[in-house]
This record gives sequence, C-alpha cells and structure tokens, in this order.
Amino acid sequence: MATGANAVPAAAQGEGAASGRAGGAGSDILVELVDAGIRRNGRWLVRGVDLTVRRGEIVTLIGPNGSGKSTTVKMALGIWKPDEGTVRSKPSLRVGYVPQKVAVDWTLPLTVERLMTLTGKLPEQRIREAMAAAGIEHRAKAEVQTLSGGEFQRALLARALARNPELLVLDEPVQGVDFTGEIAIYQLIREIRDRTGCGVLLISHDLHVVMAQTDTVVCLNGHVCCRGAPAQVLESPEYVRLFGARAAETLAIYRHHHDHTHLADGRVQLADGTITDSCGHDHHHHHDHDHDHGHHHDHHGHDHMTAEDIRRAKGNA
Ligand SMILES: Nc1ncnc2c1ncn2[C@@H]1O[C@H](COP(=O)(O)OP(=O)(O)OP(=O)(O)O)[C@@H](O)[C@H]1O
Repeated sequence: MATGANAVPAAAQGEGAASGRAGGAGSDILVELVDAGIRRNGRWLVRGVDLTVRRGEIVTLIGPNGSGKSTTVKMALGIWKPDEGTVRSKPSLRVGYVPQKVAVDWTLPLTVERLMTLTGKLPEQRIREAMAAAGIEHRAKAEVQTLSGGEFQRALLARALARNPELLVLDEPVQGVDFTGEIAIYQLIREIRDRTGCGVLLISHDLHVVMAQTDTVVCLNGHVCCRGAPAQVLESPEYVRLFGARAAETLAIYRHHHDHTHLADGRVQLADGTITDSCGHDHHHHHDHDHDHGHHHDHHGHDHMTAEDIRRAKGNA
C-alpha cells in the first residue's frame, strides 16, 4: 500500500531534549535546525546543520548523493531526532510531505482519488481543491499505475496539499519527470507558496532548475558547505568545488540573463549602458505575473531561465 505523502508529526510533537518550539507568538519561523547532526553506526551522516524555514519561504537543499539531504529533511520533520544540536518547530505545525520513495503495491488497483484518502479521511471538497491545485483533477478516476511520472508526482503533491500544510516538504519532487515537466512542477510549487503563504523545504540534486523558484539555497556535503540566495551560492568557491563544471555552466546561464535590465517602456538597457529594443533572447517574461502576487518573498530576478536554457545547459554538462 502507499505510504508517504502523509501529514507527518512535526518536530514539536516529538519527545526528548532535541525537540522544542520555534519562535515566539507571531514568529514566522516554521522549523529551525541549530547545529543539528545525525550519527549512525559511529559515523556522522550530517552535522552542524543550521537551517530555518519561514512562512512563505522556499528553501532548497542541494548537494551530491549521500550528502545528507534526506537525513536533514528527516530531522526537520521530527522523523529522526538529532544526535547533536536542536530542531524546533512551530507548535502544531501542519506538514505536507512528499517523500523520495513511495511504496505502492502496484498489484492492487488504486485510483488517484483513493490515493488521497488512504491514510485518513478528508472532506471531499478539500480533496477536489488539492487535486485541482496540483493540476491532476482530470486524472482523479485514473488508476495510479497508468499515470506518467509527472502526473504521479502531482498526485503525491495533491495528497500533501489536501492536508492544508503550513510547511510543504518535498524530497526530490521531480523523479521520473522530463525537463519541461520538472520546470512546471517547480513553478507549481512556487505558485502554491504564493497563493497559500506556506513555507517550502525542498530537496533537489540540481540547482539549474530550482534556482528561479527558490529564495534560499543550502548546499550540503555532510555539513553545510555554503548557503544563500541562489546567485550567491552559485558564486561561492565551495559550491564550485563541489559541482565543478556544472556550477560554471549554471553561473554562465545566470550571468547571461543578468547582463541587461528591462526598462519600464519595454526597451532593454545592456550592461554597457546602451539601450535596445530587446534583450535578444527568446524568453517569456513573467515579471507582471510575479508582481500580481504581491508576496513579500517574491524574487523575480531569475525568471529568465527557460526550458531551452536548462536543456542546453544539461546537454553540456
Ligand atoms: N538509516 C541509516 N543508517 C545508516 N546510514 C544511513 C542511513 N540513512 C542514510 N544513511 C547514509 O547517510 C548518508 C546521507 O544519506 P542521505 O540519504 O541523507 O543523502 P542524500 O543527500 O539525501 O542523498 P541522495 O541524493 O542520494 O538521495 C549516506 O551515506 C547514506 O548511506
């Protein structure tokens, strides 16, 4: 049967000294890790992790395989208690979790609709809304086995959304999804954040695709290797050391799109001060769309990256 995509108890509901409450009344902090680490079989899987997710903030964990991303998420969720440091979360935090691995017994028939309620009853209206928000409503009656990779991820996302989460946690939400689908899912996550104001903690193995959709990047490699806004992380020597040529390519894409400024009248001012009619790239600009949300966490500086850019960069990697 399907497990996962459940609302899981947040760290605040855990036991022991490692758990606690985050922030005071009115605090925007949903979950906070301070110098947190996990030790198994005499080895630190990850340690010294400082991480905060606030209401309305998208925080992305990146890092190579085995760098401790899932382990960090498990601490943030209160699934694993830290062996050092502290993890605190907002009292009675509602969490929607889309795990990396979902164990589904594929021999049993299971519709998308039914997947929504496997681990608990929810009002039908809420389920409909969640499926609509995740763009999977049209497949409500479909057998889960027949879904494409992207549709399956959307179904899991809908399932997490149906819990009306304050914090949405996604462990590599784009597995089995092609590049275009990948971008669409990250955009959807951002739209959900804009609309609901929830905080988002997501894991990605690839900064290329998420950089336009995230506020803060935390780069792990057994410890926090570097952190900051996507552009800062891209420029940090630790990130470049860890990701090598790939980092340079992402940075090239980033710079490529930041060598000009869009003026109010639609013309473009280049870095050398000259003004032209267009930036010369075949881009879709979403500035107005972003402004419509009026959200204080909106970062629209990176929106120029298109599916084509990413495909090109990945092809070169
Ligand atoms: N239950 C466990 N007991 C012992 N070691 C574990 C356990 N779970 C994970 N590990 C090890 O901890 C390290 C970090 O694993 P983790 O799953 O957090 O990495 P990750 O960054 O999410 O990797 P990936 O990108 O491959 O998913 C790995 O070396 C892994 O083998």
